[in-house]
Parts: sequence; C-alpha cells; structure tokens
Amino acid sequence: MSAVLSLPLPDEVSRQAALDAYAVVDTVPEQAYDDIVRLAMSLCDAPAAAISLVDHDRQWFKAQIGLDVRQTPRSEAICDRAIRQPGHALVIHDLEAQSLYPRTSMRIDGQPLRFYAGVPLLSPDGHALGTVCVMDVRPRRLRQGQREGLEVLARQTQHLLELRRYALEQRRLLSEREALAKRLEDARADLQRRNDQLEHSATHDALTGLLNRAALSQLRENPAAMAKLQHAPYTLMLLDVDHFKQVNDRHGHLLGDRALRAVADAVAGSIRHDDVAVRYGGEEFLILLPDTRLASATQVAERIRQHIARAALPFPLTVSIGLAAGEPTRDWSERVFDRADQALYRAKATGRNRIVADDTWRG
Ligand SMILES: Nc1nc2c(ncn2[C@@H]2O[C@H](COP(=O)(O)OP(=O)(O)OP(=O)(O)O)[C@@H](O)[C@H]2O)c(=O)[nH]1
Repeated sequence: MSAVLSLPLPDEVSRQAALDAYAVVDTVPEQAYDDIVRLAMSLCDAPAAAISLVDHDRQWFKAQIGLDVRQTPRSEAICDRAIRQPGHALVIHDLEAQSLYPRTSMRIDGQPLRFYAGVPLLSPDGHALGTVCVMDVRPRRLRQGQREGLEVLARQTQHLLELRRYALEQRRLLSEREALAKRLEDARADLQRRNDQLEHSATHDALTGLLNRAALSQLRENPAAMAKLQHAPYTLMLLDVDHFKQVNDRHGHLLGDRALRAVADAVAGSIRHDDVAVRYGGEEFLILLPDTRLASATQVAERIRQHIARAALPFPLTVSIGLAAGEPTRDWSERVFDRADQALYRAKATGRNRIVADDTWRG
C-alpha cells in the first residue's frame, strides 16, 4: 500500500462527523440502496458494485453485489483514495499496473480485483462520505455514458442519504417537542397542585382541616352556595368547647390541640356533604346546615355532642351548642348568627354540655 494513502484527510474529523450525522453505518440492508447497486452493475456491465461508506478505520458497504465481504479495513479501501478527490470519479483501468493504490483482499468469485470506478458521495457541505463504485476482475475502461450514469446514481444515493438525515432530524425534533410538551404539562400540573395547596391552606384551618373564617366570607359571595340557603329553611349552629382554657392549663396545649381535632372529627363525621363546617375561632365552630329545619339540626347537634363526650381523650370533654333557624330567601348573615350566638350563650349560662335552640323563628 502506498504511503500517500495512509495519510489522514486534513478535514477527517469533520468528514467523520458529517457521516455520523446520517447514522447509516451498520444499519440493515434497504431495497432503495440495493436497487442503486443493481443499476450500477447493469449500467457498467460489471460483476460487482457497492455503496461504500468510509467510516473511521474501515469501509462499510450499505449495499453490495458480487463482493465476498460487507466491510474491509480502510487501509485496503480504494474508495478511501476516491474520496480524496471529491469532485471527480476515480477510474483505475488496471489495478495491477498501478502501485499507487492499495492491494485489497476483496475478491469477486474468488478472483482479485483489476478494475475500479467510484464516484464520491458528498454531503451538502462537501464532505466525501464514501462512493458508489463498480469493480471488475479484468482490466477495462468505462464509456462516457457509463461514467455519467454512475454519477447520476451517486447523486440519487446522496438524495437517499439526505432523506434519511431529514427523517432522523424530524424524529429528533418531534421527540424534543414531546419532551418539552411533557415538561410543560408537568410544570402546569405542579403549578396547579401548588395553587390547589395554596387555595386549600388559604381556606382551611391547618389544625383541624375544617374550613376557616376566610372561607366563610367567600361562601357568602358564592351564588351557588347562597342559593342553597335561599330555597329552603336552613339552620346555623355555633359550637363552643366548654372550659377549654382549663383543658390547656391542666393538660397542656398539645393535648388541647388534640381535643380540638377530636371536636372537628366529631363535627365532620356527623354532617352531610352539603353542610358547611368552619373553625370559627379558637375553640368555636360554626356549622351551616342548608335545607335543614331546626328539629333535624337539633338531632345533628345532639349526635355531635355525644361523639365528643365519647372522644378518646385522657380527660372528659364537653361542648355547648346554640342553634338558630334561617328563613329562606333572606340573607343568612348577622341576624341568624346573633340568634345562634344568644342560644349558645344560654347553653353556657345554663350549665354547659347542652344544646339550646333559638325559638324566635321556626323553620
Ligand atoms: N390548644 C389550643 N388552645 C386554643 C386554640 N385556640 C384557642 N385556644 C384556647 O382556647 C381557650 C378559650 O378559652 P375561653 O374563651 O376563656 O373559654 P373556655 O375556657 O372554653 O370557657 P367557656 O367557653 O366559657 O366554657 C383559650 O385558653 C385559648 O388559648 C388552639 O388552637 N389550640
């Protein structure tokens, strides 16, 4: 082999990068490339033809007919010589008469190669990737028409390679877009989760999980919630833990907190889905029961009182409850609240651990 041929190409790094961009080396055979090789063979009346790609230290055939191998070391590749003059076809009439070209171990039907003609395959930026080539076991020439035909086939191969690269690029862009869309969706879901958490913590009491006072104000501006109060009698319930200051003083704030959670659980476990339970103050709870008359609400209150009396706490806990009925079509607010508050006051004043219903209006 000639010393000239072993010299690396000056732009070998970018040439190899250009080839790598097609991701074609070591792929399975494809009909379109096989067809080109078949045409080259028939056009040039040659016993062997190939689409050769010069990859690192080997040449690899994307398609070949008539040869006994699928790749060879680059040091044996005449195609490596062809890509050094990318603008022209390389035609060697008799390899045995030319000591400049590498000796190849490739055989056609067991016979050594004597004739070679290869047209370089170029990337759009002019890098020679390999060749479309024909080979023969006898010295010979290529007619002008055959050479031109081989050049046409090289251009067709370049189109095929470009299509492949375009498809790869589209696939890459698509998966990038999908990954981006997924990231956006994850970020949106995360934002939604945080918003929900924020909204939840803005409207819920952290200790008991019930609605807080701010949520109650919002409720009064919510037409759907207010509508529920306007078409049927409703009841407002105010609940206050008895002697809660003593609970804290005697048992500490931690147990005090536990007692408040037990009250909240008893309330939440005794009301319907449509009812609204609010931690209104420290140990005060407000329960709004739409479409509920005073008699039924009193039963609910009694249920709550009994649940609390049975709560699993290391000390007895009782509550006082005041109830007031609200007239449909009127605003539920202050008047009903005042009546419930007065009923609660009476429950406290008459010994606590009891339920008092306001009787100035009966739904
Ligand atoms: N542990 C705990 N205590 C609270 C919380 N919020 C309010 N309190 C306490 O609840 C107590 C309420 O006491 P008071 O208003 O005097 O009423 P009370 O002792 O329950 O007496 P009556 O209502 O008259 O039966 C106060 O000691 C507050 O510090 C809380 O979140 N956790």
